[in-house]
Amino acid sequence: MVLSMWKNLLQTTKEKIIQQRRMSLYSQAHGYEEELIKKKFQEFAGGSINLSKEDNGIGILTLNNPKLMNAFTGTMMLELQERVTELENWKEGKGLIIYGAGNTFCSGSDLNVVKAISNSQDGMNMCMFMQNTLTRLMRLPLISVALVQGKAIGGGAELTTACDFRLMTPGSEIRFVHKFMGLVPGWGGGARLMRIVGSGAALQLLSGAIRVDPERALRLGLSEETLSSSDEAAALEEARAWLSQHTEGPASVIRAAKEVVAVGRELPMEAALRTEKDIFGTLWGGPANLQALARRPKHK
Ligand SMILES: CC[C@@H](C(=O)O)C(=O)SCCNC(=O)CCNC(=O)[C@H](O)C(C)(C)COP(=O)(O)OP(=O)(O)OC[C@H]1O[C@@H](n2cnc3c(N)ncnc32)[C@H](O)[C@@H]1OP(=O)(O)O
Repeated sequence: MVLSMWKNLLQTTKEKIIQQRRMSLYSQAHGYEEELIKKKFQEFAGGSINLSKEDNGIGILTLNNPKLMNAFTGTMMLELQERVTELENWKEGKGLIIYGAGNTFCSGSDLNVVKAISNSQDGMNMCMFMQNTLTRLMRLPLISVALVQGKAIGGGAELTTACDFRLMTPGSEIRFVHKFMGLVPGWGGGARLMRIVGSGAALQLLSGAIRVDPERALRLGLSEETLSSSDEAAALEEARAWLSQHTEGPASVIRAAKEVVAVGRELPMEAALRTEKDIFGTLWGGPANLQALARRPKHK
């Protein structure tokens, strides 16, 4: 009886946490017309977003439109949303690597789409669509890495900031070119960049559209590490090895670690502490915890 009540409570807590994670930023109440912009995106087809889920709990998300330096067409924006939903439902997942096909990361929105939706209504809907998707990506209970090879430009630079970490290959660059387009970031990249590098550095990168090479990115704390290889397959292997240092262990624990940090990043202190308590409650007395107690490990 007590055990079943405890299980129910645990289930309710887990569902509450999952629900909070999936909550979109924008709804109809904000004037957001999702179905309208999705229909529009269908008109601009090309490229794809591919996901493979490996047995080690690492997912590999590939931006695949190398002809246009992996620029996001309309259908790629739709596919990104679908892949994020798939990742939200992947209970065994622990980590995620995002990278671009053809040895370059992503050159932002497809300029043909940008031109076709340059009216205010479509622009705002596109902005809210991408902010919703990238916020859900950032909140996934997976430790995420953007593997930056070649160029991450405009929306591509913004996408890197929706990941927990960035790894760069020699010769690669991250560049917020928005000012040259008469814009500021619209996919949430400005707000996220500010939290990663601080307000002064973020303002310099946006107002100067500065080319951030791996050395500068390391100095700014925008990148964790410069990989040794610029070869596509070898760099992906390096990124896998880097990420697996952080994803080794039971999925429940790794996912909870990410969740604790994700809420700490976004919520005010008291709300973050309460959520941390809820997440802690899902692990305390659970299988990984009991097995560790039985082993009595020493952490020398
Ligand atoms: C809110 C919108 C904003 C956002 O979402 O935040 C944006 O992202 S707006 C888009 C910002 N991006 C750009 O403006 C990129 C423009 N392109 C370039 O600056 C350069 O192409 C490059 C990305 C620096 C690559 O240069 P390089 O290596 O010399 O290759 P090419 O220039 O020859 O590119 C190959 C091919 O790809 C086409 N391309 C590249 N990016 C885009 C793009 N974003 N949209 C459409 N097409 C793109 C490029 O035009 C070339 O095609 P061809 O001209 O037919 O050869």
